[in-house]
Amino acid sequence: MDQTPFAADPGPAPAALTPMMAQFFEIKAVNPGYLLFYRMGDFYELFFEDAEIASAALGIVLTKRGKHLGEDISMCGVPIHAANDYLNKLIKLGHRVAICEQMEDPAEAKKRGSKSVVRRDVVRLVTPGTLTEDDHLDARSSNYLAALAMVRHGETDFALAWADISTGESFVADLSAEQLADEMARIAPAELILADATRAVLAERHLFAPAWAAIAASIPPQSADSEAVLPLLRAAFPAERFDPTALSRAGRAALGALVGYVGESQKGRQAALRPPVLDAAAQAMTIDAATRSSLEILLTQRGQAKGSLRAAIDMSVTAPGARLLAARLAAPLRQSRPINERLDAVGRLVDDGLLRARLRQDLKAAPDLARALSRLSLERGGPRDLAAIGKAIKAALALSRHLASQPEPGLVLEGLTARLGAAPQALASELGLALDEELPLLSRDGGFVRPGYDGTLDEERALGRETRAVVAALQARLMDETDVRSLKIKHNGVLGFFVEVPAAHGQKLLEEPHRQSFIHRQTLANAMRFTTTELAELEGRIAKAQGAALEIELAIFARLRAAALAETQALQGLADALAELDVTAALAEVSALRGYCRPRVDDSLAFAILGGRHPVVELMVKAEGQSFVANDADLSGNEESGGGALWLVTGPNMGGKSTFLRQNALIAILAQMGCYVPADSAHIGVVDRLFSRVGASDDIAHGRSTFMVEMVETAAILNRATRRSLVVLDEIGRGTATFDGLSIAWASVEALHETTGCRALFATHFHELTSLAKTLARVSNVTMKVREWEGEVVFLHEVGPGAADRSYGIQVARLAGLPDPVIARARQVLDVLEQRSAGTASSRQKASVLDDLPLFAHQSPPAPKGKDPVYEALDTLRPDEMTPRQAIETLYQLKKIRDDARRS
Ligand SMILES: Nc1ncnc2c1ncn2[C@@H]1O[C@H](COP(=O)(O)OP(=O)(O)OP(=O)(O)O)[C@@H](O)[C@H]1O
Repeated sequence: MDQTPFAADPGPAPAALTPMMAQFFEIKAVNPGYLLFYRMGDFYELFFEDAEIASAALGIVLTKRGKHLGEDISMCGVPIHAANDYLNKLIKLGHRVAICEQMEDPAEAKKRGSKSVVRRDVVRLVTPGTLTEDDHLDARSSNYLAALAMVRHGETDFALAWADISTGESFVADLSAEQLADEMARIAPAELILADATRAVLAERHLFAPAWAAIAASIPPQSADSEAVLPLLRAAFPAERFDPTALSRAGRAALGALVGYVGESQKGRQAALRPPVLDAAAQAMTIDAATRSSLEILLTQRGQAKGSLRAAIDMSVTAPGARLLAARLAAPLRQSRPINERLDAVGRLVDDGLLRARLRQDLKAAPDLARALSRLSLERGGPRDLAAIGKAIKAALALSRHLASQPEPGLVLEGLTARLGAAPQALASELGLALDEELPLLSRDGGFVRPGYDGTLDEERALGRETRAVVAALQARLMDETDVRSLKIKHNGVLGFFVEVPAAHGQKLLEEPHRQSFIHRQTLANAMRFTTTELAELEGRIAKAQGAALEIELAIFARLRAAALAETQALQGLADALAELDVTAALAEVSALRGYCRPRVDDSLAFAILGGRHPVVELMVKAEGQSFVANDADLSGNEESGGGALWLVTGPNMGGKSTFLRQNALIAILAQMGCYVPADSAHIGVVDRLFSRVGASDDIAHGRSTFMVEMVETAAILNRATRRSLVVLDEIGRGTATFDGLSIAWASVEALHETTGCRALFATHFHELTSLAKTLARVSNVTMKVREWEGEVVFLHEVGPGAADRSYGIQVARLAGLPDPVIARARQVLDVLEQRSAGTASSRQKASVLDDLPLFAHQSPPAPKGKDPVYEALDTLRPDEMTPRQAIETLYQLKKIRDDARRS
């Protein structure tokens, strides 16, 4: 191992660079923006600013080594065996790392001269979007790299290409400026690459979302040139399966940039990317970023999985199933036919619990085929990945056989049966024969080929075993010859095989006649060690046998790997089929367990839900031992009447308005992704775009006030919603002065009703809005019912016709623990305000109550009126003098005094 790339004092001029330092700078210069993991023996070392960044991020010691231009050089290092963990941490923090390895043995370098440097090169760029190892990835989530390109004069403005190189899936879509934000929200890539010029145009047009800055990486403009990338695309995908010229120029540029970046990051290793799926966005319900966040589809608004819709319904049993389920949830369909086909398949498994249980059981045996295949194609896979492929094929064939014996499978299940049945059985058989039960992670560790699979390998292994017997025989012979009974033949890493005798017998072997054959190697405190020529020969034989065995195993591995990769296309198809079956069975499971119903999905403008429930809140309410109150919603309309209905939902705070609004949006998502829905019945005409807004949430970090955010979002809805859309607006207009807010809410309802004609739910505390039901034909008022009981408000969480006349805000504030004096004062103010709006308060009354605001003056809690008999009785008690019996009697008396006082 060479020591340091830097001389202790390199002197003032760059001419004083040591050869190694020159090498370091050279490599660093061609990998700008990456932390350079520079391999030195058993460590990756980082220097200069890289060292400072990494030591702070990883919490490891920053040291100094040598000087450069008179300054100390900062340095830190991570040991090779722990490098993966450190790498993982850096990537999670958004850093990008270039792995620079020693490309030759230091001894080789020495042969070129004592001053020559070990050749080094970057073998891999590790970035958040190009991960493939299991310990860097979340098994149940996709990890996308996205490339965004723009062609100013082309058919379209922008295109996005994205791929998960851990599975090989890839996609391209031409997008309008507004679709761009929606798609980015849906895909949620780990990394976004784009040229600086594209980024500048996006920023200028306010299209570069602030959240993208954290994941963006810049690429040179020629990497996203629609002409220059063509050869790259032709090389990446087989011509018979994909023609890159069929893409738009922007699409080509984006996909080319993506393929180029993946190639560069893997340094020539070929990622098994599948031909891209085109324009997935066109098939899916449009759900923008704000709606995704407000409905907490994959993550809650705090960014957690727990509490999201996904967490509530994901019952998949395999990781690929979980990834597909998330993808489907993020992109519900918008064509009734495929939706119904999916629902048929789910329904078949809802109805047949036995079949469902059996399939789910068999699916558990299917490993993550796509990720194993991807690792193998990137030369990062090991024997376990090969075994995973074999197991997945076997599981697929078993599933197919089982499904084939079922009557009336329906279109989707029938298709799956055929696809699973087409699994390459011969490959599985070969893998089964070749691979042993217990497998090492890496092929270079050897020992993974099953005995009996390869005759020559077995022979070499036998030779290895045989030599062990030879060692034992030799030991016995030497014991006899020397007459040292305690003589032993041992082995260690430094000496190899050696003879060890206790110190007391050592001298004997140093003398004639033994000194002829025993060569002294080491003297320890109580033992002496020797070698013999015979032992050295034996050593050579064993090493050769082991080396030969490993070589054979590696050749077998290479052959099996090639055989698996030759089936790439079939295996990728199989991985899809397994994931689809898992999702279908998982959705059936959740539907059956939770009493969901099959929705009727067609092309009408219906939206009629009977007994609807919120899939997530229902679980939480039940976990607390309470029952969830189901509610109906009917927003159905038709073209003749001008579109769908709009329900104005009023009711107290905490009454369940938001829950009701969101449950209907979530029911639409579940239905259109092909799942049963939490309701007694549901009839839904496909929704093309779904909008959900919850009023007032600050976006201070991005310089937009509460009200501004709300208005930008409302504008997006009014501009983008169509007659087919479903709009859910929760308290729009509350972030400004009452009258401004009311006027905006009013005008928005009118616009949704008159111009858009979409199906909509609009929750509001502006009770004035409810009068719109008189003038707008398709607007109805509903309210969350409450009951008042002994001055307290009880929420029934029940939706009924009519409008609320009050919000019970003060009662809710009391429940929340606002101090009593504040509550009392609020009641006073409310009374006057209500009388004023009803025109019944005199101006003197207003002045006396409102102008004399004692709210912030110090108020002590009201003293109890009169004397309290309980306190008086307590004053007379002497607990020290009481027996336990007297104490309990006194307690009863106290309680009686209090009850009497209440009654009087
Ligand atoms: N249908 C229901 N059945 C049972 N509990 C419910 C139901 N709907 C809501 N809840 C409970 O009431 C709580 C408050 O509901 P929600 O947030 O929907 O009220 P809200 O009317 O929107 O309140 P605010 O106006 O203050 O935003 C929920 O967290 C849930 O625990």
